[in-house]
Order: sequence, then structure tokens, then C-alpha cells
Amino acid sequence: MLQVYLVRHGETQWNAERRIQGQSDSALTEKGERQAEQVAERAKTLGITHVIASDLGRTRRTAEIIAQACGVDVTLDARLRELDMGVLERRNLDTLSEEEEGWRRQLVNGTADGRIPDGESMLEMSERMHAALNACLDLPPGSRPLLVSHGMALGCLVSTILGLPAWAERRLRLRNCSISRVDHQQSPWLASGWVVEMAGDISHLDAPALDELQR
Ligand SMILES: O=C(O)[C@@H](CO)OP(=O)(O)O
Repeated sequence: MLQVYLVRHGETQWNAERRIQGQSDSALTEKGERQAEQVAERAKTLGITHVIASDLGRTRRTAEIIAQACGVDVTLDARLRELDMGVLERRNLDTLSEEEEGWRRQLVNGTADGRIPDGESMLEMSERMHAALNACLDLPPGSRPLLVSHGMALGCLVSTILGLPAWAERRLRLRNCSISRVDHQQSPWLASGWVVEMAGDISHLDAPALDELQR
């Protein structure tokens, strides 16, 4: 049975400032670097054979720290990027107008194919995230990959595996450097295909990780 670990990157400058990143980027904070080291310590015990990361800077940096601890290289996959949040990228969550806040809410309130102007829909993101996950099935037998991606991207992936709609991802709290795991099983009795073993575990972190939307 293939086990795939899913890690959200460490805290970034803009996470801490409540600024929307999407496919824009900001550097890990000191706390984010520490979180990455702590998740790397845990990853070292998991027999990870491949570290595959979104090509944005914050996931690359987190992945490098994990890969070094596990003694493997990082492979980049742009399909693991965060949702493209169009015209709202770089903006502070607290300064959005009512109309802009309405665009942002479309992503999580069930509006079919809702998207921020010039951005991507959750359905589109779900398709590319599933394609990246399914690519793990082509790795050599015995592989145990770890994917480094983003809050909404991973939330959408786990939600849709559970059978929830793509826009339900905010029902899952995936904090910075949390670990989730999905397994691929063939079973005549249980659901065949991907199943969720755990989601959003932060027991390896020594300080509460930020949830920039909840605070
Ligand atoms: O893009 C962002 O600002 C956030 C949204 O949750 O995602 P992440 O920090 O995980 O990239």
C-alpha cells in the first residue's frame, strides 16, 4: 500500500502579516524555519524516499530542509502550487473591500466554479492536485513520498478524497508544517483508491502553529 505524506510549508512573512500569497511568494519567518526543522526531524523517522514540492519559494525552502534530513533530493512539481488568487494576491486580509471579500468567500461557500478575478477555481486546483498525487503511483514499489504544498491546495486534496466538494477545504485546519497522510489501497471491502489516514497533525511542533485565517 502506497503511503503519501503531505506537509504544508513553514510560516512565512505574509502568513504572519495576514497577506494573501496564492502563487505570489514570501520568505519563511524564523518561526517557519524552526517549524521546517521540526517537521524534518519527524520525517526522518518515516522512511521517506522522495520529497516532491511545489515550485514556489516557501515550499522549496521547507522541502530542502526536510530532504536534507531524509538524505534525498527535492523534485519540483508546479501542480502542487497554491490556488491562484488573481487580483487579491499580495493584499492584506483585513483591508479587503466588501466586494473583494465577496470574491474571496466564493471560494469556500459553494459557489459553483467561483474564482477571484484573474484567479483559478477550486475545481481547477483540485484536478491538478489529484494529478500530482496520482503521479506518485508511478514511483518504484516501496517508495514513500512526501509532498510539500500549501494550505488551500492540500485542504482541497484531502477534502475531495473524503468525498467533500473542492470548495469545502476550509473545513480542515492545516496549519504551517502540519503533516497529513493519504494511503492508496485496493480493497474488496473498503473504499478502493485514496483514503485519509491523518490530517493536520502538528504534534511534532513545539509551539502552536499559526492559522492566519482563524486568529
Ligand atoms: O496563499 C496563502 O496566503 C495561504 C492561503 O491559505 O496559503 P499558504 O500560506 O499555505 O501558501
